[in-house]
Amino acid sequence: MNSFKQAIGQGRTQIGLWQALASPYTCEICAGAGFDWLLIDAEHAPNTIPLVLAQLQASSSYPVEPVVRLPTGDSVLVKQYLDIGARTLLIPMVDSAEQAASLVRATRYPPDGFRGVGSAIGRASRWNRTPQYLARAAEEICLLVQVETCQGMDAIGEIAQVPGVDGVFIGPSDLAAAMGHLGDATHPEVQAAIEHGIAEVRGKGKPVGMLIADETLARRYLELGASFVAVGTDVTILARGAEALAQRFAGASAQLPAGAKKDVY
Ligand SMILES: O=C(O)C(=O)C[C@H](O)[C@@H](O)CO
Repeated sequence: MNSFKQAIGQGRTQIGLWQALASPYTCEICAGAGFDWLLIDAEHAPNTIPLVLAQLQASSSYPVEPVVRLPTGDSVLVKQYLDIGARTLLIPMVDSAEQAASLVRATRYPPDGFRGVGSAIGRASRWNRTPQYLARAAEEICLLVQVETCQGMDAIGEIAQVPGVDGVFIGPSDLAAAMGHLGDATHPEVQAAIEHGIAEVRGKGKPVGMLIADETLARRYLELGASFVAVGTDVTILARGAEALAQRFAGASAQLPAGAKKDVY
């Protein structure tokens, strides 16, 4: 059973951590940290399908759901990532209900979709050791679509209503850029759009998710009804933690460049 899919479907909060170090070693460290889900990022992190496979394997014995973000909403990539055993997918840059519906079909075997059948050689079925894998695959798969453009936000209600879309993730960084506030996801116009998007998706009865490192904003979104919220990234924890330690022991040379902004994403 996909307990993450069940939890967000029941409105239960799931707290996550972004994985962008592209390392099975650090993924396993984070898998035991106590998060409900880990986002393995194949869009912005230097991840390949074999590396994502290694991270799925490294985290598989821990009580955490690996959510794999694909580089793009390509049906061939959907097939490949599902076949290596990713069962919760996040697809970026979804702008319309039609696009979302096509992605649903890409995750389904015929007659409900067009996912190619390779279960005999795929980890997803544990090489056909999983009883009834083909018949039950769809109920285990959790499809999350990412809305992060002005066009997508205009259609977010229709996107949320698409049968088979299990959740909508709002991307603050790309939405800010699309709205003309590149690098400033905390801009009031961006915040208003995010809060409107949360209300729209919740109004359709679907779960909504986010990545935000600012604790105040993260708690605000949870209060507004967001249920799957990532509250940090492995890269930022490492980068800022290493810088802070260096500054505690080094001289002025360890000073951050002027204007270094607080990470918000
Ligand atoms: O638009 C966003 O925000 C996201 O999709 C999250 C970012 O891509 C993530 O890489 C942090 O910057």
